[in-house]
Amino acid sequence: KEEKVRRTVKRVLKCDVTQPNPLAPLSLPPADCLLSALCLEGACKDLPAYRAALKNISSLVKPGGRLVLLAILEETFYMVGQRQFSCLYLDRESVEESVKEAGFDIEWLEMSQLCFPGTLYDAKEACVLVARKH
Ligand SMILES: C[S@@+](CC[C@H](N)C(=O)[O-])C[C@H]1O[C@@H](n2cnc3c(N)ncnc32)[C@H](O)[C@@H]1O
Repeated sequence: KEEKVRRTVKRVLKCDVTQPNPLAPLSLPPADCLLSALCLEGACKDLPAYRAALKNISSLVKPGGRLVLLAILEETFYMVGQRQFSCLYLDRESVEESVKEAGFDIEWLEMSQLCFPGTLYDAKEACVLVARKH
């Protein structure tokens, strides 16, 4: 599986979702599909920043293209080794509204309960959605 991923990935680019063009100074043709997993809630300090980040990454997707978003809900921190990172506390409604406001129609959404030990993170749920840009 790892071999297949390595063969498929053509380039690795720097990305900053807080910037209007997250790939600046590069400018790429808009994509058919954008996957964001466990990123925005770590990168954004508050809900306005989260909304802005979704608009920023929306600019990378072509009209009719899809966003696949994995968001962690009700989390304030997560651990990587001994380091603790803060996380924006989100609820499902805020995620859905922000995705719609960024120009997407949500086509599919699934919630799942998280039950890992509370010392690694304090999230309650995860939300995975597929949305189409209009
Ligand atoms: C919890 S990790 C998730 C990593 C990976 N997406 C995964 O699912 O395993 C959060 C990631 O967000 C990235 N990140 C933090 N601030 C960012 C920003 N402003 N723009 C883009 N990515 C950012 C971090 O570098 C880190 O890789």
